[in-house]
Amino acid sequence: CAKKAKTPKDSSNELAVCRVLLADLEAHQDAWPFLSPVQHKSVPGYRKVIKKPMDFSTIKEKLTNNLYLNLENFIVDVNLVFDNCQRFNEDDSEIGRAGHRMRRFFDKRWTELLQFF
Ligand SMILES: Cc1nnc(-c2cnn(C)c2N)n1CCCn1ccnc1
Repeated sequence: CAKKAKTPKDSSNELAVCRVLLADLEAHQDAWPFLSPVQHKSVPGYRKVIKKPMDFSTIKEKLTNNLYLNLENFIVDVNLVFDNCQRFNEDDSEIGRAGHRMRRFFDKRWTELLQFF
């Protein structure tokens, strides 16, 4: 069927979903490693290994400054947080396990919310 043209209302709805999703991520008990940027100056190797650092506070900043044009761009940055975590941390580590739990939570949450759009 013909693809529905995206209206400004659609994108403002999508951005509202992004704000809800981000608030849910920040409120999660396993969010602590991801709330602010990794202090790469005090984490040997981080800047070398992780080319595109990302964290929830940076995502919030981008959302506030309208740098996400749609839900997809937002989801790409959230997944970057979890991919960076998996790359730099063992699965069997405190931070590694938190990353897996947060990714599972996020995937469940945005698919739940998607049914409303
Ligand atoms: C996110 C994330 N991925 N790796 C780290 C990290 C920071 N230091 N070390 C040795 C890591 N593997 N992080 C940031 C975790 C931020 N944190 C650590 C303790 N409280 C917050």
